[in-house]
Amino acid sequence: MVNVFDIEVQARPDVFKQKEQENSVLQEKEEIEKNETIYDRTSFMTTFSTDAYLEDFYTKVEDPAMQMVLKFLPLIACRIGSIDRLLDFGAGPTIHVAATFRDYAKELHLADYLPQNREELIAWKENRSRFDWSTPLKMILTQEGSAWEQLQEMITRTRNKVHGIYHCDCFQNPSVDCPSHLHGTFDVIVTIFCVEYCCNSYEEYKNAIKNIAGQIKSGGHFIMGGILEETWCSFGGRKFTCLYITKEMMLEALKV
Ligand SMILES: C[S@@+](CC[C@H](N)C(=O)[O-])C[C@H]1O[C@@H](n2cnc3c(N)ncnc32)[C@H](O)[C@@H]1O
Repeated sequence: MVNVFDIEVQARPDVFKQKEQENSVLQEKEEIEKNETIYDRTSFMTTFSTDAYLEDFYTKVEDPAMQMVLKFLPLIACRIGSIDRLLDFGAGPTIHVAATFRDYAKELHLADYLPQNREELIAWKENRSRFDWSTPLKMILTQEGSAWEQLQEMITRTRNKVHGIYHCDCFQNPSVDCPSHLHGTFDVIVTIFCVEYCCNSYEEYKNAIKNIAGQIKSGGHFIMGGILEETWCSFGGRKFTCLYITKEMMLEALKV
């Protein structure tokens, strides 16, 4: 039995409704719509641009879904309190989840399917990433009621607590390639904007959630953020498929 927190977010087309007021974003939308190709998981390896993803979602953080995640996560982390071990499953090239839990978890573990994203995570851990995380991290500090002067300390503390960066695959069991003694020992698993991009059917979605949640220790917590009722999303000027999921389908899948 595990506890479940879900972060309900708006479908990404709302991003466009908001951004359409800005000329630069209008241009981007036109570019995307001109490119009718919708990429799926078979081309993830070659089409997912780590730099474009970070640039699009984590420089200014204008996307309402991302803003919502950064708003809710610090509150959820605070409610859960002290834990031994956290895993961000499908972290992509991102460290904001780890940063949110830096003061609560003894160990932070990150996992992603794509080598280019794991390489970025390793670069960040080794302090050689060129990406500037200031904007999202300051948003987290604001939510916590912490001073922005603590930014550098936040980064150092998070970096020091990242114990492992692994390959993961939600279609495998075990779903994460961490040392075997860690399997099933995570007090908290967070997975955000991940499962619905990987799955082509509801059966796959349910199975993926089962495989991910299987790594949580008994009595632990599962925090899942995802896109509801959408069939594609875009970043880096490309469209990617997204499995259409309703809130009811998501809650049903969490019972498996
Ligand atoms: C949209 S990104 C989300 C990244 C990050 N969690 C965030 O909130 O920004 C989706 C992630 O799913 C990962 N992914 C793709 N196929 C996967 C699979 N079979 N198992 C687990 N993760 C997968 C990709 O590598 C990618 O980093």
